[in-house]
Amino acid sequence: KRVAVLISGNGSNLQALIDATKGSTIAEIVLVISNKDNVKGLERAKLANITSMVIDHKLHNSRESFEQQLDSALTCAGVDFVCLAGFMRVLTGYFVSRWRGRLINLHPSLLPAFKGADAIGDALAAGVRVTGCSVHFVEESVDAGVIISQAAVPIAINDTKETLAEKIHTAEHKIFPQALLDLAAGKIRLNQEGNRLVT
Ligand SMILES: Nc1nc2ccc(CNc3ccc(C(=O)NCCCC(=O)O)cc3)cc2c(=O)[nH]1
Ligand SMILES: N[C@@H]1O[C@H](COP(=O)(O)O)[C@@H](O)[C@H]1O
Repeated sequence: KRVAVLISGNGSNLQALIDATKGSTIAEIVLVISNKDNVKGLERAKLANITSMVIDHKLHNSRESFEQQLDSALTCAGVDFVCLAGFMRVLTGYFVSRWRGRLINLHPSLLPAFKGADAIGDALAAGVRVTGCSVHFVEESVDAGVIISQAAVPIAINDTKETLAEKIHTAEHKIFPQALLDLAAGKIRLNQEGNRLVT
């Protein structure tokens, strides 16, 4: 299956996906799209000889126009599945309706807890003893799609945002590739109503 990865920054999860699909006959990353230029994730794609491109949302007058360009690049590349890996633009129903069931995201908390843009900081501030990360199908409502897999990460008493983020990233780099391979292999899928995981 042909896979695209959308990024906005460092791309450590992109790197994990690249490493996990190297030599795989199940899934092949054929395209990396960033909404920001000069980010480390684009260097990672180039090093892996994966086609990459920048689609700058600031050059578009509307979210829909930006998403039309995204959709057309993905469709032209014959992409089957799309992974959001640190992609920080909220997608509208225009894009989600076209890619529902083929579009997954990785979030650094045990959803439904700690949705939003600072999940790691929010978990620390809340004083919970366990957090983690979640892979989910993308729905219009942010961080609210059907959950595919999760990993728990204990919060140590002396954990800082940096040390906790490091532990969460380690867990992310395990569950995201596994979820993608299961999806690409047809081991899991979203049901027709878009509200249940079918294995
Ligand atoms: N519709 C849909 N789209 C998404 C786009 C990105 C992510 C990644 N996680 C994200 C979670 C939250 C945000 C966020 O609130 N950013 C500040 C506003 C940025 C903006 O104006 O766009 C971004 C990405 C998840 C989703 C999702 O669950 N559903
Ligand atoms: N969506 C969140 O953004 C971060 C991206 O990190 P990277 O993959 O760019 O290193 C990860 O923590 C991911 O869960």
